[in-house]
Amino acid sequence: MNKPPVRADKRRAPTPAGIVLLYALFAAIWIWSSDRVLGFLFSNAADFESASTLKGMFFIAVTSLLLYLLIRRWQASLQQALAVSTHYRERLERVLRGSSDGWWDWNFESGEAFYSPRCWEMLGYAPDEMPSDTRLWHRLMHPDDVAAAKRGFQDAMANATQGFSIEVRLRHKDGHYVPVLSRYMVQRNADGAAILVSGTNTDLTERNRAEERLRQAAAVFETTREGVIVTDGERRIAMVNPAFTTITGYAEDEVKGRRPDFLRSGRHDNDFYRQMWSSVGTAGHWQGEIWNRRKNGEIYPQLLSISEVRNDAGTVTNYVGVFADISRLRASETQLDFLAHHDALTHLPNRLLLVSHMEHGLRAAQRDGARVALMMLDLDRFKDINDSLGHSAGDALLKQVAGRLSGRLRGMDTVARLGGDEFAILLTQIAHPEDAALVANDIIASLGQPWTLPNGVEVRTGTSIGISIYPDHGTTTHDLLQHADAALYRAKQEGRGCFRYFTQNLTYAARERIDLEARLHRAVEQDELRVYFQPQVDIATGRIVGAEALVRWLDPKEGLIPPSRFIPVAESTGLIADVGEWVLRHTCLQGKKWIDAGLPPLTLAVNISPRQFLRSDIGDTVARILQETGFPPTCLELELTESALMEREQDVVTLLNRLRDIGVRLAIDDFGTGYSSLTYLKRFPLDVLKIDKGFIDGIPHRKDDGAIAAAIVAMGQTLGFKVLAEGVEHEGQLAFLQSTGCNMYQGFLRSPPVPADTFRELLVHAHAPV
Ligand SMILES: Nc1nc2c(ncn2[C@@H]2O[C@@H]3COP(=O)(O)O[C@H]4[C@@H](O)[C@H](n5cnc6c(=O)[nH]c(N)nc65)O[C@@H]4COP(=O)(O)O[C@H]3[C@H]2O)c(=O)[nH]1
Repeated sequence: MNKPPVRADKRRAPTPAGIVLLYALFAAIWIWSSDRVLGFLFSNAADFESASTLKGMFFIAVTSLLLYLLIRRWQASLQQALAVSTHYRERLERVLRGSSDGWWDWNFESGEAFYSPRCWEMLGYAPDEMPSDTRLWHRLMHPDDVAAAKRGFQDAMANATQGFSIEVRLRHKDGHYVPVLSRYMVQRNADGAAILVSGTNTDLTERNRAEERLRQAAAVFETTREGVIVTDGERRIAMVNPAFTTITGYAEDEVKGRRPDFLRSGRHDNDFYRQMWSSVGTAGHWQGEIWNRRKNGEIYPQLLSISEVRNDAGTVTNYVGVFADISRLRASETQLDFLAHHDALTHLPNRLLLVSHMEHGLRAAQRDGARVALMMLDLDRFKDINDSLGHSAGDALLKQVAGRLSGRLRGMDTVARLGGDEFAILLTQIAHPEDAALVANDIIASLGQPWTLPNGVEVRTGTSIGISIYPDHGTTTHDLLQHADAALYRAKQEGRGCFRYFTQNLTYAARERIDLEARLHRAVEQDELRVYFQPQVDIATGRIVGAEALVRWLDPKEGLIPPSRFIPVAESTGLIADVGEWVLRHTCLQGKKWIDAGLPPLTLAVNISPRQFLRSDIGDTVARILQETGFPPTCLELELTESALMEREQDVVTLLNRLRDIGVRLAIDDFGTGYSSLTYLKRFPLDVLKIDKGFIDGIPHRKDDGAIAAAIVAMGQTLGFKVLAEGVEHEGQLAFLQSTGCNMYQGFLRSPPVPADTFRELLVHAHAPV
């Protein structure tokens, strides 16, 4: 910074009047006193004259020297004052230039006006382009600002104010208006009259722009739907916007000064946050989805971006977090996803989702060796209902149909609406192709029931169903859909209200099965079942020592139906429990009758199906029936299959022990066809081994069968079991069995299964050994 020039001589400079007075005084004294001295010294006139001339010359020399000194001193002080003034003027100019303000003054006495170059520069003019004219401003000023500017100026002039400032718009050279802050002061003379006005002009363009930007930023901050958190460099919340409060439920006062950690949901681990802040630290920002918690405890997803703010020195001064609550977005995405995969009316899966479920189901079935059924159905007379009652009635009906269909199925199955009145049902993991027919029949019955529409009108419709089975009718979704559709077409052609498989054979088989099931229910209720008895003969004595009870079904229309036809149906439908109990009760009743009639004591063997054995409480059932009928437990033998015993080994041991405790005998049926392991023979408390008919058939021609039968006999006896051979038809077989030491046999050689009365006769005739 330049220092102002220091004044060397601080004494006051003499005034011109002082100098003149000093000079006059000196000259008067000199003339008066020198003339007297010369008169005293020289009496001679010539000498006096010469001395006077010299004295005059001396006076001129002294006064000239004096004048010189005075002028030099005056000149020095003038230069000093000029230097000081120049210094201050330059300093002022520098300040004004630095402040980018222009300055000006108007001198009322001289009528001159001065404008600094900056005054013109801010309006786009070169300094010499404009005249120095005090009236120029009115021409450049925006017309709307002129009145206020005049008023302000007049006030200032009238001494209402010393200084004055006003914002006006001045026209730029290119035509636009520049906002300018004009500040000025009025200088007055001793009489108070204004002699000079000087002031500065500040270009407000940048300031206005910055203010505008701030205003806009503040408006965005206040009104944006995104939540904004501003923290200091220590991540303590400095301010939040209203949207933050709306989204989180926290008011600004509640969060100020806190770290935003309290908003965490607990869904992310510490690693997540570490990575997030490390990204902010390295890249300056982070953006991603994050789960946070509202004040009410609700966890919600937000899209968050965090940026750091650094000062000029590079220090982080703030972090700004901007987030959007995307829970609605997520919900709409879910909704969109739902709509893309579901039918809007019934909310059932659409074709797309059905196909996806099918693909999944087929893969699982392939892995597990199971079957999958695809059923397609449409409503009979739906078009009539729609046309006559209107679309809203049709829609209401479709919704109800969807409800009934869904209600009938297991959670793992899929009901889909393919469009119009067309629905599809996917049954996964079915055991038999015919199982689909049972469901189809139920659906036909269910959809055949009357429907009550919202307007109270009752309508009836029915359905036809086409069925295709994986892998029987196709292994791809495309084939199965096409084949189910073809089957549906045939079902409709063949009379509606029915189902059809893609192949005719399956349709027949399924229909028969369903028919059989319905009739079997009735058969149990209406006593159409019969128990036949097949004698079991002691090989050593030839005496009948027991009988196997075998169920028969005496159908009023079809006559006698063998168990091989209806036992599998009873097993797959669960009806076997009723059938089994019925056979057990009638066998015990019959046995008790024979005992009461004085016939020799017999062991009556009853078949227990694996399902009956494992599902119902067989121990209680047996005990109850023995109690009810009075048949001695020791005379009852239960025939179990190998497969039933192998299913749940530990439960089976408990169950067999319970039966043993009751006192009944236990036989293993069809021995040799299954696992036939020594281990389980030792573990299970059994009494009798029944050699499967398959081994007896080959005797005596097939050596292997004979050897197996002989081995079973030997093994059974070693373990302390009685051994009985099934299906003995020839003497040769009997002789062979006799040679092995087999204990008993049953078979057509002695008698087929016969009704109770016939068996009684057999017993009576066989009183004596044959
Ligand atoms: N070819 C030939 N066959 C002979 C001979 N001796 C006996 N059979 C037949 O062999 C089957 C023996 O019954 P199973 O092995 O227990 O096999 C039975 C049994 O598994 C099942 N069953 C029969 N009645 C019942 C019952 O009340 N409950 C259960 N759960 N299953 C039963 O049905 C199967 C078939 O029974 P059925 O048709 O009565 O057939 C009976 C019987 O008629 C013979 O010398 N030659």
